[in-house]
Amino acid sequence: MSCRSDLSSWQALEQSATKLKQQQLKTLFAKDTSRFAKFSCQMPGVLFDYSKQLIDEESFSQLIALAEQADIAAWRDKMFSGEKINFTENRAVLHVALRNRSNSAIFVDDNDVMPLVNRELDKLKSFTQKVRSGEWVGHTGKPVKNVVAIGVGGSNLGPQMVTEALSNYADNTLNVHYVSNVDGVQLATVLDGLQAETTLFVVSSKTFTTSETMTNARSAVKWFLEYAPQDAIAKHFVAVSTNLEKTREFGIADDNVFTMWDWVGGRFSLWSAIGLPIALYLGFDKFVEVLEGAFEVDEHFKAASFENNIPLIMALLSVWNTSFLGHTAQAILPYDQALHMLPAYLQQGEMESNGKHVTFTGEPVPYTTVPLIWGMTGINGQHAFYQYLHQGNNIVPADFIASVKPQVVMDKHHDILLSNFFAQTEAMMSGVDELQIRADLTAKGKTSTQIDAVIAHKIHQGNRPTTSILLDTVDAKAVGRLIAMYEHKIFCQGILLQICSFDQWGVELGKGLASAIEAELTQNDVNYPHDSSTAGLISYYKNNR
Ligand SMILES: O=P(O)(O)OC[C@H]1O[C@H](O)[C@H](O)[C@@H](O)[C@@H]1O
Repeated sequence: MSCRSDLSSWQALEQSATKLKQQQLKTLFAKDTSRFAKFSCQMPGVLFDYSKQLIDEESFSQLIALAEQADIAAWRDKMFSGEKINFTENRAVLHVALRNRSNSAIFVDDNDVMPLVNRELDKLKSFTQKVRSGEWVGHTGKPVKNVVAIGVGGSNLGPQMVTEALSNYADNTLNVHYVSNVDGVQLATVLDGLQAETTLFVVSSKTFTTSETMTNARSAVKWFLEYAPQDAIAKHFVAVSTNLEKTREFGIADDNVFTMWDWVGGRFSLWSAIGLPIALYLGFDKFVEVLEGAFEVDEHFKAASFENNIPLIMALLSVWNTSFLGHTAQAILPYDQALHMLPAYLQQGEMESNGKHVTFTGEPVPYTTVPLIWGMTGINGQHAFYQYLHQGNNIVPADFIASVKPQVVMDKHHDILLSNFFAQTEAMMSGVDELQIRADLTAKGKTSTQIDAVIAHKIHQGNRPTTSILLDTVDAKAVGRLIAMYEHKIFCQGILLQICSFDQWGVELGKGLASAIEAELTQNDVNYPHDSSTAGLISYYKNNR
């Protein structure tokens, strides 16, 4: 298989990158008043503006050519039709089936998966309604008040990010608490103040073998049994998993297990029963709205021309910035507080998917794959690390995300929020040069000696590429749309970079070592050979704990 960098579009892009690195975005805007119109597109509920990315019409058409030469359309069809594109695990990649609101058939190994999906959605609906209505009662006959959702990685980040994003729409019928870290303080803090008789535990784990989740779940059972008899477990513990054998072993009744399938990747699983905490907290209808928003983007992704295909353009811009312009980080900067967990969620989505170093066929990848994803809510970032974004000598392309209509109207708060949102991308694009600063400081009465002393420190180079994503508002559909946009971006990026986005073999080594060291820390007669540093750390811990 030829390497991407052998493609004519790739080589043309390398030349364009050399040329555009000499260009100033400010000049490109000055020369072309229709730049925004050219490099922005919309879909219902979303304005996607990438005109502050360091591209021009030539490089953009070369990026589109790269998508064509990488056969994105064929790969997209493979994914939507259930082909096993997660080839290192020989699995289909069908998170899209979980929100396939058209209900059209989708086959894996000649079996239509939609009846399975709908059966599980029905189970989720009836369970959610029973719990929220108080029909489902605990072992003392009282309705559930608190849900403790235990899970990590893809079995935690998605549901927690969505419940946080939509908490303003919750009616407080139930409280939901998330436990992902195996540091006991997190579970202890959550359990503190809870009543066993009104608490429901949702243990979410695709494999049901993840040590941290199983440890937390066992400790939750131990806590629960201090207040309730063994046979009460069935009223207070449910699970979400593909692994019925393990859930049985753990002691959860089959009826209390919500299924998912191996064709759902953990980091793409919030649309499955892994989303149960979302449905319990917000109601099943709100969960369905999240699915509907994502479905809209699936339809857009399948139908829109490449030039107007938002997820594809997001992927092309990331490859452009990383593999051609050499920027190795990307910031995710949501301005709506509700989206504060989006950077953490996308760190798993993007970096666990495309943080790879070999091609489809196992050859070393001769170009940088995905950037380091990081971020924080915009306003907080402005007063923390934006200095780095504006004047650091490492350029960090950034996604700015905000909404037009706030979740809560409070005087001028939203206008002030958006004024910062607009100002920051303008500042990053235009910067401020010596002439402007000199004129400004002179106007403020500064002497040229005073100006000379600070001028170099005040110059902003600008030319910092940004994308602005404006959502109508942050509601259930919008959250579904936004996540699906990034999911399809991640998919396209993998194809463009010729890497398998749907496995995560790299996480296994650390897990294996951890379970061996756990034995060393918990059993006296177990010792494994280690380098002097690891051995030193372990013995220091053992001697001081
Ligand atoms: O859902 P689980 O099987 O418990 O896995 C939870 C998480 O752990 C793994 O280590 C992977 O890194 C993630 O992709 C996964 O989401």
